Amino acid sequence: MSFGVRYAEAVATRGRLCAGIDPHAALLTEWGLPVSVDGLRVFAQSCVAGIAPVAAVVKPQVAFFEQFGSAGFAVLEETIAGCRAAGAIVLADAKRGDIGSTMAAYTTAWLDDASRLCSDAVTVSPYLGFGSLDPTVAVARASNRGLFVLARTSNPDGEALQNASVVGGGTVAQAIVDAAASVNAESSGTVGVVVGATREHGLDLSALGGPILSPGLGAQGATAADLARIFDGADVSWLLPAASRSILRSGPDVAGLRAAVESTRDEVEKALR
Ligand SMILES: O=c1ccn([C@@H]2O[C@H](COP(=O)(O)O)[C@@H](O)[C@H]2O)c(=O)[nH]1
Repeated sequence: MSFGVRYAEAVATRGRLCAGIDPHAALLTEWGLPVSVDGLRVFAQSCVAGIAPVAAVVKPQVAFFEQFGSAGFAVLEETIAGCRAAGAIVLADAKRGDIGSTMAAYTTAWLDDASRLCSDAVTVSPYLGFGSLDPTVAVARASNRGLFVLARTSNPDGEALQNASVVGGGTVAQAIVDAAASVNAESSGTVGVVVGATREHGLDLSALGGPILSPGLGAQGATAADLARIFDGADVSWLLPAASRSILRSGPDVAGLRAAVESTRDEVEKALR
């Protein structure tokens, strides 16, 4: 079953929401946990118990595990396995990007069954050229996994680069969306794009044929109503709004985390109806 089909089944069953696992030091402290690998492990276990059984997609932010070195990566491996066992699609937010030969190694780390970090999809950066992502596209296609390419990010700093013009016309962000659409024309849903919910994106997403990860909901200020406005006219069946801190602030209680996922998802679904 292709990634697009797996994705469609997951959101049809659980609703459109990507819940992030972002163990910020401030959140560990709010949860009464030490800012250490032990604290990280307890935090992640609560997320696996409270979030992974209800969210269609769970997105561990790799940076918050990586900052603890190999011990942090071990916790990430356990977290990925736990989320997948709970039936969630796991999107590793690693934002990898390099020349093609190095991308092949990153792809092995994040999308190959032999790796303990293997996830259902990974975020990647296209700023070494969309073609540098070819090894990731090839493995994703062959293994029914996915990649999400940064196009128009939620942070204000992205504007100057992503809205710059490319040779031949159009913006950098639109060129990335168009390149993703070309891949999806042959394998529907393999390549998603990242388009923030925090501002107008100015993109034509009509030919994309893949998921649109839209971070910025909650802590970065975007609301469900903003999503409906910003993506008015787009095929919102592919829209995957994402929130991390606004959900995680309902922890450490597992039932509280679950309720936060459900209420955020219901709000999003209502606004996009
Ligand atoms: O454009 C982007 C791309 C990725 N992110 C990531 O999403 C979460 C957002 O967390 P919140 O707590 O909901 O703000 C975080 O992991 C970012 O690295 C993004 O925000 N914007």
